[in-house]
Amino acid sequence: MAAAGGALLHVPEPRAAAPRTFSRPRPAQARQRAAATKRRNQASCEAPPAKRRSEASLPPARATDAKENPRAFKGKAQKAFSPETSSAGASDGSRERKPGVKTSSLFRNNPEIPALLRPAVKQRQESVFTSDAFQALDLHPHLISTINTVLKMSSLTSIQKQSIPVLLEGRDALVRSQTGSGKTLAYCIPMVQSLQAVKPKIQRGDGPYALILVPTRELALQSFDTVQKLLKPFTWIVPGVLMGGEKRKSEKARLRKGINILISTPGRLVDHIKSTKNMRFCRIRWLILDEADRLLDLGFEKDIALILNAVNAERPERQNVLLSATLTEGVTRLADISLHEPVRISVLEGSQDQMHPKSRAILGASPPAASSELDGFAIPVGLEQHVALVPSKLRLVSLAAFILQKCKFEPDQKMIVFFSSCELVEFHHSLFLQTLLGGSGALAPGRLPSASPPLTFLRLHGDMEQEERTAVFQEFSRSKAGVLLCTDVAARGLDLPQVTWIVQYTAPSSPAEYVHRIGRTARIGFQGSSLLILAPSEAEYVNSLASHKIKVSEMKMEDILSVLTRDDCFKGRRWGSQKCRAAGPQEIRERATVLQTVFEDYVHSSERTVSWAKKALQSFVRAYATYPRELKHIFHVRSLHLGHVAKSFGLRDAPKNLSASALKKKKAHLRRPDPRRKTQSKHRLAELLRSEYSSGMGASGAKVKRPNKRAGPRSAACAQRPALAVGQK
Ligand SMILES: Nc1ncnc2c1ncn2[C@@H]1O[C@H](COP(=O)(O)OP(=O)(O)OP(=O)(O)O)[C@@H](O)[C@H]1O
Repeated sequence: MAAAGGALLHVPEPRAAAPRTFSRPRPAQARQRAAATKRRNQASCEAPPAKRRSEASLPPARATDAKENPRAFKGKAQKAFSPETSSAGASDGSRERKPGVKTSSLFRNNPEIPALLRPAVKQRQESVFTSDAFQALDLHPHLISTINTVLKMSSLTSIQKQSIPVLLEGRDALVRSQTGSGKTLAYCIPMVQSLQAVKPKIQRGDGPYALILVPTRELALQSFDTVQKLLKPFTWIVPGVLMGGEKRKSEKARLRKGINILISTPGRLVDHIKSTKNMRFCRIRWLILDEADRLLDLGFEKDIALILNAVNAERPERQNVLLSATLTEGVTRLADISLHEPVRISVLEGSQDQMHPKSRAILGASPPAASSELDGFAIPVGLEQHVALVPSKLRLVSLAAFILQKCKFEPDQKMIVFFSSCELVEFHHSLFLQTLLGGSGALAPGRLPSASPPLTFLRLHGDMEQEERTAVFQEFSRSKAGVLLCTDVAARGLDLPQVTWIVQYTAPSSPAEYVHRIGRTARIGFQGSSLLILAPSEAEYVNSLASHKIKVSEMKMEDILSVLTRDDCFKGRRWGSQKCRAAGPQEIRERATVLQTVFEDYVHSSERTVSWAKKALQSFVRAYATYPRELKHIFHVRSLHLGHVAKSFGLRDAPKNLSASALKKKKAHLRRPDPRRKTQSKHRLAELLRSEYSSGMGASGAKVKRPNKRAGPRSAACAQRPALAVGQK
């Protein structure tokens, strides 16, 4: 640690002296800037420091160091950890403890962290609760007492107050309200109220009276649970779930016996429409599309079209409800096709939608959503959103430090961390179990503060067996604290109680996805917080969020890392004998290096673990290559410095030829859904419906080709999130 003694961390200059505001560059400007930055960087990289030179031998598609520099803020950025002032490699605990191991410094050659000047944003607000009691509604007294005693709810939420009377009148509705505002009961209560009143009484053998389509299995189970509770006094009505993962044979047997309220994922229902004789829709009175935008994102359009056709063929007269927390173009287009003279219900404050629903009834084909609705999202008032700019090399230690800070050093914290693929979830889950919980490659077995509660890690993604998925979902729902690492399989609709923190370790591919992910906290009027971790080159994403009325405040990486000074298990040798000293930036840096070294030592402990980390890195690069076109100027795979990114997988060097092979795969079948393709699919969906009717096709849908599993839009969406590819079918 020779040079460390004199190496002082460069303390950032006051922000006031800094840079210009974010202005979202138009693609052409961005390209010009990128080119200029590239030229400058090429010039400045001609004589890289010794370590950089070895990294520069990596494949050319991988960017130079400087490409990670923020293109929009060049020249104005502040330095967080300055390469010049940190003769740093020498200060790394890693080198000190493992003299033979060649490992680059965490704090050298990082891109500058731009100052984040956030544009003024006035977020949209919706009030969650009303003072109205359920008794005020015209409901069966047993239903009211079930809501009060079984569900333990007394007041209506705003969206329930608006929706339930409209749905009780028998109208179709397009319901939009923020995450965690009680949309499930907004349709379940009127549905149960109407079905319990059917005369003669519904019989099990009658088959489905209501069909609820949801995008994921977990959501299917959750909705089933709610329906089942509401049906307690009405035992003659039988609910059931079809969701894949279960043997078709046993599902067929249950269908044969009879299910009156059928909750299903679209893919599985289509399978049964095609292969199960007892699949009848002649009594359907309710068709509900929940989490409509997610249904579309996952490429379920054709499945939904087929289902609509099948139901229309047997029972065209029915009530249709479409629900979503975000009103995207896709949702309004699906509403056009599936709803009949719908009432649009929304509780945005200060918007026209606050009017009484009846006065807002839209007759005839509903027009596209007002642009204001498409531009902004309502975020729960109790949700505090943060963003941290973290250079690629420091991502892993920053994530680990943040998890420790919240879930180890603070009581009763429940956190969900989102990743872009199953491989990433698996990798981080195993790595954290092995290193942070005292596994074989552990940081310091048993040395994490013993007084604090045990840290628990769970994982959820679609490559898991359904049984395990369900068990994890239930365990995390019940637990008071812990960390759930997951893909977007958990982003929508899931109601996991008392989640206090949402961390987005990989940025979402759309603002709607962002809103749904953070919506797993601060539900139903509670408080919650979120953290989005971005690389310095991705800082402009904050502007992109602001343009959708999403406001984030900055959390400093140094503050995240400073938690490592709270426990001596991260102590480097240098500070060994010094007790109770104030934590300075140098100490923070050394402790972060100790933690990084633990990760690297574990990853490099065997060939198997190295290849496992490489696979995870490859999966990260692939997912990165699938950001939609409109975000490519922020998230472009060429902006990644693979040597630095590799470090965040505990790898000491970037694997050779990684970018080339990853991109090749991406070309084959890894594209994120492109909104422009969605616009085309609007016509596709409408055409599909029209053509099937005009061809006189019946409900069988025999002429409808199943989407090509390899190349169809659904597979594209699934490839982006392999979790769901396997999960849904
Ligand atoms: N009237 C109410 N009083 C108290 N709690 C309620 C009420 N209505 C719903 N809840 C609870 O609020 C939570 C969120 O409800 P729900 O999952 O239906 O929200 P949502 O609007 O569908 O959210 P998302 O858009 O994320 O799917 C659930 O735990 C539910 O039990």
